[in-house]
Amino acid sequence: MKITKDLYHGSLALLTDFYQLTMAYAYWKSDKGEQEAVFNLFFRKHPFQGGFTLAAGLDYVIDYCRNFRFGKEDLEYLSKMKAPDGSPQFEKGFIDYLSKLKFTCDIDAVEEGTVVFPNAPMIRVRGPLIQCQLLETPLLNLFNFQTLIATKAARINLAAKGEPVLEFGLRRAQGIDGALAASRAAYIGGCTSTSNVMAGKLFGIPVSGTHAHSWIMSFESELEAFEAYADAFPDQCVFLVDTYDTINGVKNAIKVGEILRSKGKEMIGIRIDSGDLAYYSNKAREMLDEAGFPEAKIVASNDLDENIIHSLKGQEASVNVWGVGTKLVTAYDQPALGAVYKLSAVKEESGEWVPKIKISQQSLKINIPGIHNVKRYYSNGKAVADMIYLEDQEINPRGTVIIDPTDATRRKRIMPAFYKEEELLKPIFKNGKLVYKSPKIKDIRERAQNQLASFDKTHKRIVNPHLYPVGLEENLHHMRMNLVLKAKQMENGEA
Ligand SMILES: Nc1ncnc2c1ncn2[C@@H]1O[C@H](COP(=O)(O)OP(=O)(O)OP(=O)(O)O)[C@@H](O)[C@H]1O
Ligand SMILES: O=P(O)(O)OC[C@H]1O[C@H](OP(=O)(O)OP(=O)(O)O)[C@H](O)[C@@H]1O
Ligand SMILES: O=C(O)c1cccnc1
Ligand SMILES: [Mg+2]
Repeated sequence: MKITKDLYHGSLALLTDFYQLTMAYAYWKSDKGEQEAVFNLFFRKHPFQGGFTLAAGLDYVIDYCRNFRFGKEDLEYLSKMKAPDGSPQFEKGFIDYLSKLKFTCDIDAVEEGTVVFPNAPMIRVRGPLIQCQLLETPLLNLFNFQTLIATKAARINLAAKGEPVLEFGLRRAQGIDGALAASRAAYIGGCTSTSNVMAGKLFGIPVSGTHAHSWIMSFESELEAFEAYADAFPDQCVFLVDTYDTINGVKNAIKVGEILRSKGKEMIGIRIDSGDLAYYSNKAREMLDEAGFPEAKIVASNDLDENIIHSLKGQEASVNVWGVGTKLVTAYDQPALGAVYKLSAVKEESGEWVPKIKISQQSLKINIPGIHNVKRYYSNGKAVADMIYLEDQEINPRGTVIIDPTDATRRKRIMPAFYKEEELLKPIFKNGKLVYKSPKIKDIRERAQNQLASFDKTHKRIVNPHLYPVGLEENLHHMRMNLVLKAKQMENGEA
């Protein structure tokens, strides 16, 4: 997918916060722009009070980085920007510098469809300070939203226990890009199809749909409307039965189902879009079964989310297919994932990498210094723990301890020799060159399914999930603690 080209006709370089440009200018002025640095993109808390998060959006990030350049019109705009005193905001030398700027970073990232946890880097950027800094806002913009929606979709699909979930969100989505990105992420998270035809075209997602109340209302009677639809689409009939009276609507659907059958065709089923979905789906099931349509599917829609689907399952509703729009594509109960992008190391002139720490009053917000990788350990195919460790750290195969970065009293002993392991960060760019081949979207969706299957169901529970262990390898933990102590001593004037 060429998102930048197909959707934005060229350059996205100005899709950033102004302060990234002012910092870039100041780095340039102080000759720091080319100093190497490492930044990590991570979040601190799962969305939806859940126990897992599903990564998505990397393909957009790749596309952004491949097209990373300031176009002629971008540069013209920047050169005309004025400082408060009326002088040019940016010197000509800086505009020239931007005009020659080429993307040269290394990027390592988790693949789309990977299950991820708080504090572990999902994207690691290593490169000249100016470039790393300029990537902050777009990377967060691209990764936060799709990861949020893929996670919401995964939760909804888990609640539906393998039954198809059709994504119907376009009409309520956050504008054009919000809708397209949401349809893509919803498919990665497990939805079967989208109603958004443009998402189908752009991303190769299956497209599907039924019909609206207006179709029924445009006829004299519901029966006529069903008949006309059956004439047009004899193999694709899902009759919307609740326009006037749901029970009567099911009767009419059965009548037209019989007409179709007399012509050698089968109706696919019915859709119920209002009222008590447990009561009406069970009633409809009885009626369809009695009339000889045990295979007819019952689609339910109307402001559904994972909680209502879970509740309807608990009530033994006879729903086979779920249509979910608004609450999925807007991530209704949590409209943003709070992923952040933080500096964790810089390279000194001597060539030595120096880990960087930011102290916060909230210990939750103290970052993890250094250059890290993340390993996931599996036992009998089940994920048992994730370990964040320093890139050049040897891991003792006979045993190490991982320590929760937010609570040092939570520790877990790991015996790497007994586990299978997976490096979660994969090389994406080396020196600005793409070294990763993006999988097809259906393979990303399959990866998500496999990843989710490798986690115990207690972590996937919708309410009060069990915490999955993610910790710092012990040497990294000690290095971090020492840096925190040193920084505190400096603060107190003790150093
Ligand atoms: N048995 C049920 N258990 C729990 N929630 C349900 C059940 N049946 C329906 N719901 C949900 O309750 C809400 C009902 O919303 P609302 O009252 O707006 O719908 P309605 O009046 O039935 O339909 P509409 O206003 O679209 O004609 C929806 O979110 C629906 O998904
Ligand atoms: O409820 P969602 O999860 O967003 O799913 C999409 C909804 O869009 C359609 O109706 P619309 O909401 O436009 O009108 P209605 O509620 O009056 O049927 C459809 O019938 C669904 O109810
Ligand atoms: O195809 C449908 O049934 C559909 C599409 C969009 C929104 N609501 C329903
Ligand atoms: Mg509605």
